[in-house]
Amino acid sequence: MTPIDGRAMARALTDRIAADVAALVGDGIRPGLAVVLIGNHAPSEVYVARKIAEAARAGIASFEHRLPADTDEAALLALIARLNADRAVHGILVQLPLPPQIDAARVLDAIAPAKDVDGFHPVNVGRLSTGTGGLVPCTPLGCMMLLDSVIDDYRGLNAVVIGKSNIVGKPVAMLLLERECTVTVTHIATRGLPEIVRAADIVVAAAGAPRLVRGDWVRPGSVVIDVGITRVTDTAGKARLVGDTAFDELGHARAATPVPGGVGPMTIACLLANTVRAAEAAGRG
Ligand SMILES: Nc1nc(=O)c2c([nH]1)NC[C@@H]1CN(c3ccc(C(=O)N[C@@H](CCC(=O)O)C(=O)O)cc3)C=[N+]21
Repeated sequence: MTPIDGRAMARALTDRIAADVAALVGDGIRPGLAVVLIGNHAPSEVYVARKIAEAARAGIASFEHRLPADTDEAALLALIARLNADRAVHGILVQLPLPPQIDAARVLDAIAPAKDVDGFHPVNVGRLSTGTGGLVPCTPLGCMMLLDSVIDDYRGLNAVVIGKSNIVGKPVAMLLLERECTVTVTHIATRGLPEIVRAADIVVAAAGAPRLVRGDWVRPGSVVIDVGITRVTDTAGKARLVGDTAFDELGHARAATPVPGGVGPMTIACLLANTVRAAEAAGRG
């Protein structure tokens, strides 16, 4: 089995993005990313800090907006309206999850589709499902780049997606369908999941269930992408990240991504890529 090194791929992609940013800056456009974080959800703090650090490495300006946990929806919508109108801001990311008093769907609807670097606005979702461009969600985009590093021809391959979320399962299924894979989307109510996974050439595990996919679910020669990240404390009291697959049992797979060091770093690199795309599109007017 070849481990797919998401950290190295993300570093290479970020270097290419930095070159694109330098060219844009030469044309008088500094790509800008606004990151909105509400409350103090610990993992969100970690992710947002990483996004801002990586943006800086690529030369992208970032604008961090931190709002208290009890912020109401109207205040958040007002901030989004300001960011939509701000010419220095090409990308807007509202970190999820949002506190319960805020309706996430209404917030995502309010982001200008051209600045929706998460690809969660219904216009971008529609564009993805019709194959007519638009901004594509970062984690699914990262999954496809990781797959592209080992697969040339997707036509007719069986792809099994585990998880039907709007942020990973559904969009990654659309991207695999676009490549003419035979796509099966499975979820919590799916019966006979191990058998379904055993028929897969490509497995994308995005269920958020630690070590759900065991070695004997995976057929020899398949490619496994692990999107799950669960924080666990081991018997020695040490915090660790666990994916949705038992990576140590995947020796017979063709290739697989580890957690950490797989999809996570690519998600951030793709956020930067989307921000540069948005800035280029805005520059063309
Ligand atoms: N609006 C929005 N857009 C997102 O894209 C979004 C979000 N909300 N909410 C949360 C999820 C999660 N997510 C991750 C990004 C990077 C890593 C990452 O870099 N992971 C490292 C390890 C990180 C660590 O050490 O904790 C790795 O897998 O190697 C993980 C998870 C983006 N998300």
